[in-house]
Amino acid sequence: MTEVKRHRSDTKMVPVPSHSIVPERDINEIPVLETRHLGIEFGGLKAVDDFNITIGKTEIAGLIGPNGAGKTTVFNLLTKVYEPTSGAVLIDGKDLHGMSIVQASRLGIARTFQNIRLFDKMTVEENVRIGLHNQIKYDMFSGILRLPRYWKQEKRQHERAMELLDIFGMQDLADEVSGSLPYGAQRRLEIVRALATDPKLLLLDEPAAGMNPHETEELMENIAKIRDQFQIAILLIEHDMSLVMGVCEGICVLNFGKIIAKGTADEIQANPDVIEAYLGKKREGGK
Ligand SMILES: Nc1ncnc2c1ncn2[C@@H]1O[C@H](COP(=O)(O)OP(=O)(O)OP(=O)(O)O)[C@@H](O)[C@H]1O
Repeated sequence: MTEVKRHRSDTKMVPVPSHSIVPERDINEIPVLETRHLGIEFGGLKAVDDFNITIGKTEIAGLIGPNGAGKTTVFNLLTKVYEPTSGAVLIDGKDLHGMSIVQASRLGIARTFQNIRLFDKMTVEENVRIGLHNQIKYDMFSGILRLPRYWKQEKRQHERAMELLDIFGMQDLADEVSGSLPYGAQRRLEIVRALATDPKLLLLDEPAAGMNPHETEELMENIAKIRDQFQIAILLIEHDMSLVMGVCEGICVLNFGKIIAKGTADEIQANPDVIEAYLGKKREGGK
């Protein structure tokens, strides 16, 4: 087996009362995410059932599972795209019950999508500035009349967009039309746009999809860098196990909508239920 290059520190993970684990450094902080018995049904199918996780304030966590396990549905529940049929989601200790997608986003949750969703006719910088727009501080009149306050804010927004693009070394691409970028660069831009909303929790849905091994390796470094620089939590869905095992501190495994394992990368890789879910190993006495 090829050795997985690690970008996670050897974090000590400690148990919390909700039967999850969080990094020891986050133990005295309010968890950025806590779900309690979260579930949703679609016409009788329990796509997600009794889903309980806790994610520490600066944790890099992974959500994995075979195709159709319910991973993207979890993201849709966390971001209020779907209303749960049971249970609760708490972001930074606040219950999302009754909130809209926009209100949830204001609490500090941002995401990228499995299928890239950029404004592909707009430039790279414009896409990032859409993420920044909540932070615009001038009033309508300053904007219409182009008062000094407007130009000051414009300059700040440009500088911030450039700083964010610099994370992935994308400053030179600021004026390119985003739809013309190679696939890997579009994925990186989506992450930058999500970061522009100043999240506490960044959800990445298959960030390495379509990337070559070199790009995936770089992405792994950048995920660790983003967490260190912004001191935020990151929860990622990914099928690329080298990425998951290389960067995630805590991992949660879903199968048929239910959590079958939670633990560190080493624990998950050695867990017989996980191996069975992935490899379809028959139980003893089974056919
Ligand atoms: N809006 C919906 N209406 C009906 N069924 C849905 C809906 N959204 C998801 N599902 C079902 O929920 C289950 C979980 O789907 P989901 O997309 O969350 O899986 P996934 O783990 O993200 O899969 P993949 O790894 O292939 O992306 C599937 O059976 C899917 O068909």
